[in-house]
Amino acid sequence: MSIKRRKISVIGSGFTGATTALMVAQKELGDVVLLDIPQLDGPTKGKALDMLEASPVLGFDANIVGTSNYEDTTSSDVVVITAGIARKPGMSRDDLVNINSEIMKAVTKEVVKYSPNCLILVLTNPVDAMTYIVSKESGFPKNRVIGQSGILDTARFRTFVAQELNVSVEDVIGLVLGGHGDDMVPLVRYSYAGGIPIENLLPKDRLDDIVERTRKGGEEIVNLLGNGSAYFAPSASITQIVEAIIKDKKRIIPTIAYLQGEYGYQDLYLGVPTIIGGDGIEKIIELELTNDEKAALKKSVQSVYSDKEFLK
Ligand SMILES: NC(=O)C1=CN([C@@H]2O[C@H](COP(=O)(O)OP(=O)(O)OC[C@H]3O[C@@H](n4cnc5c(N)ncnc54)[C@H](O)[C@@H]3O)[C@@H](O)[C@H]2O)C=CC1
Ligand SMILES: O=C([O-])CC(=O)C(=O)O
Repeated sequence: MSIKRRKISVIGSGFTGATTALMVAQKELGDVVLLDIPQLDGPTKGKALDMLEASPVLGFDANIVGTSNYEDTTSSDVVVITAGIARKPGMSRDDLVNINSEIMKAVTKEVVKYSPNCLILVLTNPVDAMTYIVSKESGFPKNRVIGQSGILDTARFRTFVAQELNVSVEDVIGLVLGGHGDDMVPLVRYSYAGGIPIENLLPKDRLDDIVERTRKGGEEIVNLLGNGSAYFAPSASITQIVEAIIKDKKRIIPTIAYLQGEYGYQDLYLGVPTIIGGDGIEKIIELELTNDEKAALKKSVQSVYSDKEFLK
C-alpha cells in the first residue's frame, strides 16, 4: 500500500487565495494547486514558487504549484473557491452578486470536470448566495458544498470579547448564525469565556457594542484597507474547514450549509452550527432560539433570499 498526500486546489490567487494556500501548506494538510486566470499565469506561478521556497525555513513539506490550467487540479480532494471580485469602501457584499455569480458558474464547471469527487468550499461573496450557486451548478450532494462565514464572524466576536475582558482569545467561545451580512446574528446567549456565560461577565451595553462591531467587522477592514477586503482571518477560517475535513475531525463549527427545513427554512444555504469531518457537512445542529433570536435570523434570511431572487 502506498499512502499519498492529499491534494487541495485553491481557485483565485489573490489576497485570500494566496494566503489560504500558504496556511494550508504550512499545516501540511496536503499538496496545493493555486489557480487563477490565464492573464495571471506568471504571477500565480511566481506566488506559488515563492511560498514553496519559504518551506525549508518555515519547516513544512507540501508541494505548491501555480497554474491557470484546470488540468493541474485533477483529482483534488478539496477545492477552495476564492475567485472573483472583492468589495471596496462604500460597497456592500451584495453589490458583487451579478459579477461573482457568473464567475462561480464558470469556475464550478471546470472544478467538477477535473475533480468529480471533491469537496468544494466557497469563500467568494456574497458567500451564502455564491455557495448556493456552486451547489446548484456542481450537482454535488449538499454535504460536499460548504460556504465559509461563521468561523470568521465568530472569530471577530471572540477577539472583541477577549479584548474587552483582557483574557485569552482561546478561552472565549462564540457562535454567529445567519447570512454573512450586516444582519448576521451573533448569539450572545451561547457565548462563554472559560465556561462562564459572557452575559455574566460583561454589561449589556458593552455586549451590544461588540455585536454591532462584529456585524460590521468586514466593513471595518474594507474601510481601513481602502482597496480590498480582509484576508488573514478569512484564510485562517477556511483553512480550519479544510483541516476539519482532511483530518476527519468532526469539529462543531458554524459553516454555510444547505437547509431543508432546519430552523424553519427550505432550499437555502445559510450559516448554522455544523459538524465537519471527512464527508464535509456531516450534521446540522439545530438550536433552541428565543423569539428575538428567531426574528433576527428571519431578518438575516430575508437578505439572503433577496440575493437568491437575483440569481434566477
Ligand atoms: N466569505 C468570507 O468570509 C470572505 C469572502 N471574501 C470574498 O472572497 C473573494 C476574494 O477576495 P480576495 O482574495 O481578497 O480578492 P482578490 O481580488 O485579491 O482575488 C481574487 C482573485 O480571483 C481571480 N479570479 C477572478 N475571476 C476568476 C476566474 N474566473 N477564475 C479564476 N480566478 C479568477 C482574480 O484574478 C483574483 O486574483 C471576494 O469575493 C471577497 O469578497 C473575502 C473575505 C472573507
Ligand atoms: O467584508 C468583505 O467584503 C469581506 C468579508 O466577507 C469579510 O471580511 O467579512
